[in-house]
Amino acid sequence: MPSTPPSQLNKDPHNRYFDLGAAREVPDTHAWDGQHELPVVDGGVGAGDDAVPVVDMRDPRAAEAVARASEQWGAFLLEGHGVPTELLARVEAGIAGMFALPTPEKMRAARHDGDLYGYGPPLIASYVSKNMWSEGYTLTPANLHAEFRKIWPDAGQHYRHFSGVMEEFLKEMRSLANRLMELFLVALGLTAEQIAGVEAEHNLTESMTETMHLNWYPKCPDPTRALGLKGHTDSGFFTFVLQSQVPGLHLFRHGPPVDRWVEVPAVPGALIVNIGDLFQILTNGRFRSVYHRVVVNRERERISVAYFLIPPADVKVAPLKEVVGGGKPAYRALTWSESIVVRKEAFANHGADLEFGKGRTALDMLSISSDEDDGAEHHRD
Ligand SMILES: C=C1C[C@]23C[C@@]1(O)CC[C@H]2[C@@]12CCC[C@@](C)(C(=O)O1)[C@H]2[C@@H]3C(=O)O
Ligand SMILES: O=C(O)CCC(=O)C(=O)O
Ligand SMILES: [Fe+2]
Repeated sequence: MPSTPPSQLNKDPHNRYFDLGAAREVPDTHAWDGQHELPVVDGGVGAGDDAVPVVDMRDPRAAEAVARASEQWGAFLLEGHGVPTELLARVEAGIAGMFALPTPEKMRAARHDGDLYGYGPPLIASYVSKNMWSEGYTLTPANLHAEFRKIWPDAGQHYRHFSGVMEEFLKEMRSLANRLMELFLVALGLTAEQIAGVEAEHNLTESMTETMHLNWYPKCPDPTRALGLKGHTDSGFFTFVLQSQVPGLHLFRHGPPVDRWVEVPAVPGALIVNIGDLFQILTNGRFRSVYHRVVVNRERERISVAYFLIPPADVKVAPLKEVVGGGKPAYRALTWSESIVVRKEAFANHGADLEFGKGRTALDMLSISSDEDDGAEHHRD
């Protein structure tokens, strides 16, 4: 193991690679004091107003359920999506096997400064002063094979099996993403003719790009001090999350009665859908991007897959005129690449370690009505 890791990897106070899986305590470099003060409530079916919305794509009224969930939560559990449960189980098993490899083997794919893809902590890790209790692997369909060859240079049986499973998964997920985009447009109230018009003008569905981020959250000796993934919104259009049988994903909800985190239940076979910042812009604020985080636990490691649908990096995204109607666009147009720069600024502005609602988010900074604003604090609900 190299003594000086690539700058993107988890480091201990001596700038050495910090092996989360072997840790006996949470060092100060990984301690998020003050981040565990809000109540955490169960989001299971019996939780009343806190029950995470469920959408079944086979339901003839699915579009209405999508609209409600996207407006009120910015997230929902998706069932009846058509991706075979047994494929999801193979994906999880393959990923768990990959993360269980010895560290030096995973380090062969380590992400270096400036890289978008590879093994290491997520992008936002570089905006905050503390380390998160997770490692991840960012990939695209285009670099899947090249990336996995770094981990398995012999291109042997493990490589072939895992690549095959992930390819099958990506194919299914792309088909699902296209179907969900259409459902979102129906949920916005667009007619078939308007949807055809939007697609002809913007080529939304076909041009979306895919990025996958595999997350590994090792067991943690003191979960109340650590965070698997700091609170954030996803930057793109929308994200599918496959969480293993271990819950850990929390969605932020403003009061009343109180600001709180809602724990997404682990529902076998279901996928979680999170709306991202650029979808909030595209829908002129009607569908909300959801602030979320991940906590870890003492007993079980957790893995998840986040599959991001993002517009081409250099294409401007603006509120759809079909949604704006006779009103005013609520957001300035910008590209995904520009949005990443704004997000970095937003993190820098509010000290990054603050809770949600205490500083200006990237979306606040892009909101047209806030252009002449004096920089006062904003609340999104
Ligand atoms: C396409 C992407 C979305 C992402 C940034 C990235 O380039 C690759 C990693 C993604 C991820 C995963 C964890 C949370 C997140 C906020 C991060 O830091 O890296 C997301 C990014 C995002 O949604 O912007
Ligand atoms: O692990 C999870 O459940 C969510 C991961 C996530 O939010 C992300 O990768 O953006
Ligand atoms: Fe996320």
